[in-house]
Amino acid sequence: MSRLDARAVAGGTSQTSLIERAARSCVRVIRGRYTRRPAAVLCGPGNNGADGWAIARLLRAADWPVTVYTLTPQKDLTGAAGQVAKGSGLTAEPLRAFRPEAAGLVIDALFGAGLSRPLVGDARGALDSLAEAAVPVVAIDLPSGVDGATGSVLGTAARAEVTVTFHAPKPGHLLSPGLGLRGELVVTDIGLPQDAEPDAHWNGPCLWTLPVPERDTHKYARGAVLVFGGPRIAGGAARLSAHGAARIGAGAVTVASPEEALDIYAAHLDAIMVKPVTDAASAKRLIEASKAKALVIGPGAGRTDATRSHVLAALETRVPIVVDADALTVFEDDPDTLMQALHEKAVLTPHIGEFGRVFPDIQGDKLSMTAAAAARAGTTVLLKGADTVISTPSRVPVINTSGTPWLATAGAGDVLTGAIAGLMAQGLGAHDAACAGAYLHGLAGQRGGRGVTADDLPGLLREAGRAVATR
Ligand SMILES: NC(=O)C1=CN([C@@H]2O[C@H](COP(=O)(O)OP(=O)(O)OC[C@H]3O[C@@H](n4cnc5c(N)ncnc54)[C@H](OP(=O)(O)O)[C@@H]3O)[C@@H](O)[C@H]2O)[C@H](O)CC1
Ligand SMILES: [K+]
Repeated sequence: MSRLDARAVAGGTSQTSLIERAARSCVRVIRGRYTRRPAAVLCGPGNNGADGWAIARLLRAADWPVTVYTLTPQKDLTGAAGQVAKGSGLTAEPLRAFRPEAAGLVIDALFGAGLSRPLVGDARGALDSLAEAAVPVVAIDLPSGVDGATGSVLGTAARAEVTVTFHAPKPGHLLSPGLGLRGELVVTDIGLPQDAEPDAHWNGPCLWTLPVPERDTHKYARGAVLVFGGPRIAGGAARLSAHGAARIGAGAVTVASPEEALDIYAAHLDAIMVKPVTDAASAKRLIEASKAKALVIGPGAGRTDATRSHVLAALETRVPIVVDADALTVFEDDPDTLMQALHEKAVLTPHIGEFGRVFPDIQGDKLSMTAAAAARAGTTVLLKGADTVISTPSRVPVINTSGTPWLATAGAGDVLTGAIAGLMAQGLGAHDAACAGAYLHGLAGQRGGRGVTADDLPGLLREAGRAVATR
């Protein structure tokens, strides 16, 4: 029994009434989406299976043709599953007799939160055949086989059209591959206690507030960002970051350019200022002169000694900073130096390859990996992907799924880096800026859709911000 169920039961709600409420919610969703048709309900030995039995009873009462397939022989069922099966008045077939093509709808209630090991035998056979079939699947709590804590698949799992879960999403609904297997996610309230801290938050505007400028503001008070640019040949990445920062609302954005690339940056930028930088001392002077409230370093920076010394100089100033791409990779041979230099106003934005370079020994599922990295770095770590995870020491981790596969395009990450810095410059803390930046960036990608490029994203980011902000 899950922690939440146990507390609800201890608080006086019986397990069977929780199951009844869960089943009623599921049936409401099923009947709202599917016309009456032959339904196969696959039931496991635990409370997920008990939900399945209760759903089967309710569908039968609504005149649906229903067949229950049970993994454990019906006479051997114990606990809530045994009790609900008995009260249902239904007789089940063995799971091995299940043929997906005979059903118009399959209700997957084999395993939910209690899955503890890879699927084998009849359960595996049933789900493998279901995964191959064209019949729609409604998963109860989770597609069976998906680990609710990590989103990984233990053995096998069949893709659902809809997953109905209770109380709140689980990490397994938000992290790949679970994210791709659960279909539409419907979260229903079955009266479980509201006060328990979740394992992760699902990113969205209720977690943060976008900054709004004061009436009598000026461009520096709106937030100044300094973006460290790379050599002539690789300037696009820093420019994309700069536009990302500006379009999310920073009032003044400057690119710090090597002397040899000044003309190229100047020729490509209008609203963004360009200033020269030579060594670490000049980097510090420029941070002060540009009145920067947030810094960006890494996109297109080059894997050079100059990048490394600019990162360390920038971190010494303790101005909020986003450290990305080459600025992470230059510490591949010596990640400890980066870890010691970092402070709590930094956000690291690695993709999985960069993550492996600075945290080579941290492995496991994405949620634990990101948490371990944040603990070591002592600051916010945002691990990119279809399921971006944001972790900050002592904060509930956040999973962002607002993106789209169309965002897997060159330069998109550079815009995200700039967006996070732009939000920090406007006063958001590292964690909130990373969350809001990731959410708006994903929304911008969705609005762009097919064929969106990184050049489109800053403009779309502005639209996404306008859609979310109250002012
Ligand atoms: N608050 C809520 O969210 C509510 C959830 N409900 C539903 O309850 C399930 C969780 O129920 P639980 O009994 O804890 O777990 P499961 O039903 O998922 O599975 C546990 C049983 O399955 C066995 N098991 C686990 N893995 C395997 C495997 N690979 N192969 C075979 N058998 C497996 C496990 O056996 P053990 O030997 O590990 O003990 C258990 O017998 C939740 O998902 C919701 O659907 C409530 O209905 C309402 C409140
Ligand atoms: K299930």
